[in-house]
Amino acid sequence: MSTELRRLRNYIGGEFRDAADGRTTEVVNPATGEAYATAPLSGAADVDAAMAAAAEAFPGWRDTTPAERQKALLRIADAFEERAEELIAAEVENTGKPTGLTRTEEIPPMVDQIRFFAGAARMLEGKGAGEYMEGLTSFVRREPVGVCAQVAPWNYPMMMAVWKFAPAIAAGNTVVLKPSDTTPASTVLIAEILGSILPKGVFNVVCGDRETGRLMVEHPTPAMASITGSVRAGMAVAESASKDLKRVHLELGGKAPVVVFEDVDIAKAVAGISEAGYFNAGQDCTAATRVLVHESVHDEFVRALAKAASDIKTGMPDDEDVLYGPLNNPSQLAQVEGFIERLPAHARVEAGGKRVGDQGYFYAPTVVSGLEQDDEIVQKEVFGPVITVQSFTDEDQAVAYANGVEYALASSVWTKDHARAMRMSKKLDFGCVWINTHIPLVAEMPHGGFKKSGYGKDLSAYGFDDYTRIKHVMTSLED
Ligand SMILES: NCCCC=O
Repeated sequence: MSTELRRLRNYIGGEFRDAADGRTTEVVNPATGEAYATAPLSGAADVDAAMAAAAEAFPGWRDTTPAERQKALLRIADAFEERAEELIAAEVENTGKPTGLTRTEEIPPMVDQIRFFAGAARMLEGKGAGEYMEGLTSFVRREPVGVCAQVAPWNYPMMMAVWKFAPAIAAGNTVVLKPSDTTPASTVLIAEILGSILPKGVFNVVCGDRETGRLMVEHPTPAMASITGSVRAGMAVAESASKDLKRVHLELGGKAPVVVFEDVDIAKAVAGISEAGYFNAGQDCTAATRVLVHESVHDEFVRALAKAASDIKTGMPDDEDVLYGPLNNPSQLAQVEGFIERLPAHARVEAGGKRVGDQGYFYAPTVVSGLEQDDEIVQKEVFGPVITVQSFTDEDQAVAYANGVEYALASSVWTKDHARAMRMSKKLDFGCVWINTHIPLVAEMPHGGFKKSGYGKDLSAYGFDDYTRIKHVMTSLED
C-alpha cells in the first residue's frame, strides 16, 4: 500500500520538501521487485527553486577560503564514516547490492575520495606569475565555475554522488544534484549529512526522472552540467547545453576490452577478469566484459572462464557468498535478456544466459564465445553480468578489435611481456589501461574516457580542475 511507503523528499535551500505539485514516483527494491518508498517527481518549479537556492549560496561559498572548504569536506568524510551503516542500508535498498561488499568496497573509497578533494581544495594550480610584457605583471586566478547541475546514475548511486559533489564543492561551486529515479534513497541521506555541515543552498538534491534532468541542464542558472549516464543521455545534455554554451562534463558508457596474451597464468587471469566482469552485476562502465584472447589459449581460457562463471553466485544482499545482486530495474533486465535472445547463430552461450528466480531482477553470470567483431553484443554496452570472448591472431589484430568500438573508457592487457604491455598501453585508445589487473581505482588518478565515452575527468586533480575556471589578471606596474 502506498500509504506505508517511506517518503523521500527533495533537499532545497537547507529544507526537505515535496515536489511543488506533489507528484511522486514509487521507488522499487530491485532484489524484491517491491516498492519501498516514494520520491518527488520534480518539475520546473522544483528545479527553479533548487537553482535559486544554489545561486544565492554561491557568492558566500565561493568566498570561503580553501582551508574552510577543506575543513567542511573533512567533516563530511568523518560523517560518512560515522553514518556508514545508514548509507549502506539505503544503498542496498536502492540497488540490491551485497551488504558486505557495499561496506568494504564502497564506503572506504568514498570516504577517501572526499578526503582527497578536501586536500585538493588547497592546491589551486596555475602557471607562474610574471612580467611577460615589460611593465606588466600577469597572473592566473583559479575560480569556481558557479552553480553546477549534476546528474548521477543508478549503478553506484552514492559513490557517483561523491564523485560529483566533492570536487565541485571543494572548488567553491554550489550544486544541484539529481539521483536516478530508481535510486534516490542514498542521495537523500547524503543531503541530510551534507546539510548538517554546509551552509544552506550549497548542496541541493532534486529527485525526478529524465525530464527533471533535462529541465536542470536547460535551466539558465547553472554554468556547468555534469552527467554520468548513457551515451544517449550525454548527447542530449551536450546538445541542450550547447544552446547557451554551458560547460559540460560527461562520463558515459564503456565497452572495456580485456586483451589476454598467450603467456598469462590462465587461472590467475580468469579469477581477476571474472571478478572485474561480474562485480556489481557488470553494471559498471569499466566492467571487464569484452575479452579478446590469443587463439592459442582461446579454448582453454573459455573453459576456465565458464567454470569460474558457474562458481559465482548472485543473490540477496544479506547472503555473504554472493558476488553481485540484481540488475537495477526491469528495463535493464529486459536489455540484458534482449542481447542474449538476439545472439547470432555463430555465438555459443558457455555459461548462464538466463534470469535467476522470478523475484527481483537477477541474472546469471554469463559467458558467450564464438563472436565476431561486428556482432551487436560486441559493439554495444550490455551493462549486465555478461562476458563475451573473441579470439585474435596477433598484437595488431588485438589492437584493431580492442579499439574497434565507439566507446573508449577503460581497457586492460594481460601479459608477462613488459615491452608488449607498454606497446599496448600506448596503442589502446581508452582513458584507462590496466596491466594484469582490471577495475581498481584510486582517488589520485583520473577516470574518464574518449570518443563516445564522453569527456571530462572524475577523481584526481584533473577532475578538480574541471570544476574550476582560469582567469588571467594583468596589472600595470606604473603608478
Ligand atoms: N568502477 C566505477 C565505475 C564508475 C562508473 O560506472
